[in-house]
Amino acid sequence: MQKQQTVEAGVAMMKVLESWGVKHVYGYPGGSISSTLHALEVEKENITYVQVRHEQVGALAAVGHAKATGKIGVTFGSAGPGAVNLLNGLYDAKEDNVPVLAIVGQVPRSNMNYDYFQEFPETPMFSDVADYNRVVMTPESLPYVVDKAIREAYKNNGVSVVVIPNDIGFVEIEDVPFSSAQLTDEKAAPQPEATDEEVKHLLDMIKDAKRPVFHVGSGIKDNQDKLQKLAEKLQIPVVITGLAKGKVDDHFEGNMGTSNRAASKAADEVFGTADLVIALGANFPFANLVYRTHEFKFVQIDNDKSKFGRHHYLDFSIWSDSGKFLDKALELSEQQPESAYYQAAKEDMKDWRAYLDSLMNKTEGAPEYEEVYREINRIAEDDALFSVDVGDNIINSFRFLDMKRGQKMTISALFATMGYGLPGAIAAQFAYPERQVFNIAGDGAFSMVMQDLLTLNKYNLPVINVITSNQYLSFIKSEQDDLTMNNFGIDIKDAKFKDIAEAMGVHGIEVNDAKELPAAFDEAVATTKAGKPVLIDVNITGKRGIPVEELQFKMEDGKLVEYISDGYQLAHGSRTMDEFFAEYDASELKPFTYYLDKYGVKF
Ligand SMILES: CC(=O)OP(=O)(O)O
Repeated sequence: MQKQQTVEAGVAMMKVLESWGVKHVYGYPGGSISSTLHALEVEKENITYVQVRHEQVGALAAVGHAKATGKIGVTFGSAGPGAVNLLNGLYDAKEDNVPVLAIVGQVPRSNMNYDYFQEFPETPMFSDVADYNRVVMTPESLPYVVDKAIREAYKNNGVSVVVIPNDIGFVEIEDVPFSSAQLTDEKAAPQPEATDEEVKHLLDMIKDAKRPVFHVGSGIKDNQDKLQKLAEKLQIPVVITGLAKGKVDDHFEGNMGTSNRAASKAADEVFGTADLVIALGANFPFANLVYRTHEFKFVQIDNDKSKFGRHHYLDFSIWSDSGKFLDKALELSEQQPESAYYQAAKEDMKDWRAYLDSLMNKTEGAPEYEEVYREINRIAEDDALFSVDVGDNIINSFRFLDMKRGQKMTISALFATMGYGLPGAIAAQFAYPERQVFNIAGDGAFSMVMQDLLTLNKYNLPVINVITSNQYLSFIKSEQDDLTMNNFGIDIKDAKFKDIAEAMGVHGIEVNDAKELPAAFDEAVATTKAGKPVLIDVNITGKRGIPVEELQFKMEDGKLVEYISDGYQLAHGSRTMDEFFAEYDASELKPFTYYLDKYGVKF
């Protein structure tokens, strides 16, 4: 009988990863993951091991890869501390629904259950974050379990964990076709489709409503043109969730932007006055605040039935893929006459955009975040990728990043873990070496992961790091300010990030005056064009952006009144709308009620 070919189990696992199109694996070594490291060395021509400097960065980079590409991200860590460090990134994948595989080391089987060095039972720890969570028991099953883990991660849009006792990866096993990747052709899984009756019922509800609004999430996928057509046809303003930023054109005048705190004024005002909210593929973590401020009818359209009713009681629901719903709605609907509410909403948004533009124009004095965004917009290429860290930069990116269709922004949205920016940028640059990549981060978030500037240096990744430093956790400061408490625990020591960057082999630039900004950003472009990473540390002021979420509505003597929330007045003293706007250099902004009156919208 002919002797079977053999392969090391760890190498067989790598071949499975390769068959699924995995090109990069992010991680950090440890004794208990050596067989996986060995397999990565054997397969180094086909798969790149990216050595990050902290397992949390590796896990977040895997998440960043999945967010930027839609394909599975892969990370690894050793038993014990390495495994624990992965958790942060894995929770981010779970919360934002992206496929990630974590390969976790374990001590050799002969030492398991003897309270061996760094050994602990890892399965319970990952049981909440992972949908698929297995310990490999035999060398022969290693490639199978990894193949299954990838399939599960894609199916669940979530996390799979495979724990591998270290000895297993070194064992020679029969070399047979392990991967099922070839069985997963590019054909999309069948998607649920709205019926004619369902769409007709919704169109009747829209006819009965006076102030309908679409709330659109990342479930819109690449259907923005259809959405815009429908919004215009039915005269309905569109509010988006954070994950839909860039998926609905910033320049579409019916796009009101994001809502709640990280919001545009128009989005919050439209939500505050709507009588019908139609959520389309939207996950909204602030539903408990925003959806409960007044009575409205609520319709949810989602391709996942398990998501129905999670944000608001349902008046109606449609189980459908967003594209299929939009096709049917376009087919079955008629062009509506100009709606006064839609006109008022669009003008309110135009007003808001003009305000944002005016803020970005300052050219001297202490730099503010607005001018930083003006410069980012100026140098950003048409297909730039933005990895934005948690904090005020989320609010500011939603407001000031003027995204073009070919650009993409990724964030840690629901889990909102500080330190996402740099790992997300590392992964984006590896996935798209030809594209311009930004890491936009505050001083707090950046200093949680800044050791990985070394990774940019090691792999010559020409990422543009924009660090906004104000020696405060400003996002938290605003929350403390609104609670009438003293600011405590949120001042952070200033650091010379320019020098830190230089010491780690990354070109550093520091900006202390707005007039230095254009030259600094030009220098950043020149540096990255030469293939080198760069960091611009801008020492911004602690100025707070206008908290539009404080704008509220009530009926008084049969008339709609817009006012500043009681909570804000309690914390900051009572003020009129005019005083509130003046506080934030926004005297030219008009309340939404002005436009509602102008267009004769009745309540
Ligand atoms: C978390 C936080 O408050 O960060 P920033 O200072 O960037 O707003």
